Amino acid sequence: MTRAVEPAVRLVQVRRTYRDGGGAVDALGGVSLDLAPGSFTAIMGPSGSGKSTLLNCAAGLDTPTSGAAVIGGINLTTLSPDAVTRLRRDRVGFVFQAYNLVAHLTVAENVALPLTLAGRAPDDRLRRYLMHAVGLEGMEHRLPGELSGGQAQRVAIARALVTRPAVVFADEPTGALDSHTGAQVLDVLRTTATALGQTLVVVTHDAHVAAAADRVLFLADGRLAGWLEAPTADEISARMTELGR
Ligand SMILES: Nc1ncnc2c1ncn2[C@@H]1O[C@H](COP(=O)(O)OP(=O)(O)OP(=O)(O)O)[C@@H](O)[C@H]1O
Repeated sequence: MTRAVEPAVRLVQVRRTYRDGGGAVDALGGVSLDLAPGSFTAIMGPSGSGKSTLLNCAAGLDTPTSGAAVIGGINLTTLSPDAVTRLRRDRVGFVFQAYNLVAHLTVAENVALPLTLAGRAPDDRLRRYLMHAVGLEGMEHRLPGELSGGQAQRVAIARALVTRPAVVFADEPTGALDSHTGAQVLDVLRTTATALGQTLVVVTHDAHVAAAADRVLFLADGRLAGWLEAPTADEISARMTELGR
């Protein structure tokens, strides 16, 4: 008998409602999905369709109004806020559009920061591997202000992976970069996450970025509006046009 593999990320009927003056806005209107361990999923959809809200609920940065977000078999919605923070620290990595590096810390210190904050010993072998993998060897002592946008995002990627998280969430990781640099940065993220066996979830507006994924999920008006398996950029663009991006 084969045992079903536990999904790395599971959403069950996730709804997220925001108060809006007297009324309410359904940013997510009941989304269910399973993401397999080691998979790379891109999330696309028109502006305001709920992509960031979905990512934040899945990652424990936001709490669903109803439904469940499950990471590695653990239902975040049953945990205390402290326990969610610990689970996030131990199992989840983040990359944002704004790199969020600490300006007065060196590249090496920024990469090690999640371990320092968690009181965990630095893993020098992994740190050296990551600096090599993201192409920042020799820049360990620079400050963020001395880096290009692409280099800064590669520091943020190394920082997201240094705790060996099971799942890496990235919200528009290439949004602030020109398309050539963005493609390079995405390639670094994908290759490194694959080498470390991590599950990768990327929100993007860029069909070329999404075309690197195993599966592209489309959102419209806070609901899942379909998906494509290993699509080309042209197929993705055509679907986005149908959704009236
Ligand atoms: N803190 C908030 N308070 C009220 N409404 C919010 C809040 N955050 C998001 N929303 C609303 O929820 C909906 C979904 O927002 P979300 O940021 O998830 O969309 P998105 O698809 O990521 O958009 P974009 O592509 O423009 O970044 C939008 O209508 C947005 O205005």
